[in-house]
Amino acid sequence: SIEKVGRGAGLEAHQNTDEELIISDSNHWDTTSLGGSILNQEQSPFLQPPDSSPNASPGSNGPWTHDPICTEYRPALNSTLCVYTDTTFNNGRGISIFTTPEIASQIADTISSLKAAEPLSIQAKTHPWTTIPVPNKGIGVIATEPLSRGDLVSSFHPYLVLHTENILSTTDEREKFLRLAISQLPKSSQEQFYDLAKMFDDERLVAQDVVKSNGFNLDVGGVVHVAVFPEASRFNHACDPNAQYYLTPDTLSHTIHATRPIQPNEEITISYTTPFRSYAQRQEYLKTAYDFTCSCSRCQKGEEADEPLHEINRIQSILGDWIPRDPSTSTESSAPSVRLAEQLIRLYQSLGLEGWLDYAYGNAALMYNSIGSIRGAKKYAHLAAESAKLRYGPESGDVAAWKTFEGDTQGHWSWMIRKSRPI
Ligand SMILES: C[S@@+](CC[C@H](N)C(=O)[O-])C[C@H]1O[C@@H](n2cnc3c(N)ncnc32)[C@H](O)[C@@H]1O
Repeated sequence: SIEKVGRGAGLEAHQNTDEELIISDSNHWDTTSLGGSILNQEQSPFLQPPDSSPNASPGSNGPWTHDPICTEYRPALNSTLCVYTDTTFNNGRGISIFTTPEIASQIADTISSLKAAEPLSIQAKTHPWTTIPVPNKGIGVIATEPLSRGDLVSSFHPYLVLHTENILSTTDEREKFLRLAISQLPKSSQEQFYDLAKMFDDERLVAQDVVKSNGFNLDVGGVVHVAVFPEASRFNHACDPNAQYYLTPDTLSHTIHATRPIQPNEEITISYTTPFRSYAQRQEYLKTAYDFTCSCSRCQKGEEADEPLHEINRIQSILGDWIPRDPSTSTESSAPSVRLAEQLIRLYQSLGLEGWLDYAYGNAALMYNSIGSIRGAKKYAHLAAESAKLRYGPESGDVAAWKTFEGDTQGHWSWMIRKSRPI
């Protein structure tokens, strides 16, 4: 599954000189849990639906249109896990959850408030794209109108949210409960689900296969779940994507925005992995987790395109080094400077990493502030906030932090901190 870990590489991160230079992690649902099991486990018996009688009761309150059906009590989780379905959610598209009764009751509250709220701004029929077969990538998403940086591309609720437990047997129980969760959805959602991309040619595990190939990690109740958003599932990967996504647990939603201009008929892509990893690491990850070889424009250049990554790391470590040192030992290229900060922004742009610019803009904001340039600090803090919106969502802590900074750059610890140093 595809995950965005919004760990907030914002203002506070810059204060920590040990901060890792990789600033975005896109980890995916345990890549070995399914692949390994398919290869190693014995053929499972025919998958019977779970027995609904003994454990059907916890968490029956809520919007659910079916009685919850549960596993036995699992000591490792100190709970059972149950399937909950509301077929009326999201204009009748429905939603099924497989999680603990405790987390289900939180999701039930979210669902109830979402039903009372405005629908998400882009729903199935109004989006600026269409899906078509793309050479060597299966189906992909193609823009149908010109898009600018910041334009909303898609915003959808999932129809499946699953606890990422690793205690149920892959070939038996997990698949049964998953299939049950899907079977309780309206027919059109079921068909849409099974039509999504798969990686393994194994009928016995088809539900898990679809989830693994298409799921996005979603933190609910402090526990990582995997959610399937059928529209978001059709966006293919690029290491220099022209769109960026984030997940919002509070509204159970997945949102994508354009990060640079996109022309009609151009494919809209997102990144399934951290684009700051090397060519070899990205390829290995994508092959293992998604069973494809990436041939995006960055990957076509191979290891040659790793050089700018080293330069990004070098500049970020210089800009992130806040310990004053003797100016006489610094050279122009080893001292923090606004020139370096602006070079960093250009490097991100040259690699097609506009979706991660909040970090480069943030570095520039702090650099300008550190030499007492309020104008530069505000300019880049504003850009950092706008970029953080695309990466973490408008309600994220990073956006708030950059806005606070923009409002009072002199109140920030970085104000004038490098004034006595070469710029
Ligand atoms: C989430 S799905 C994306 C939509 C998918 N292409 C489809 O037909 O539904 C992930 C799968 O799409 C394919 N895919 C995604 N990005 C790709 C790329 N850059 N090159 C080749 N295949 C890609 C891989 O088969 C991958 O396992």
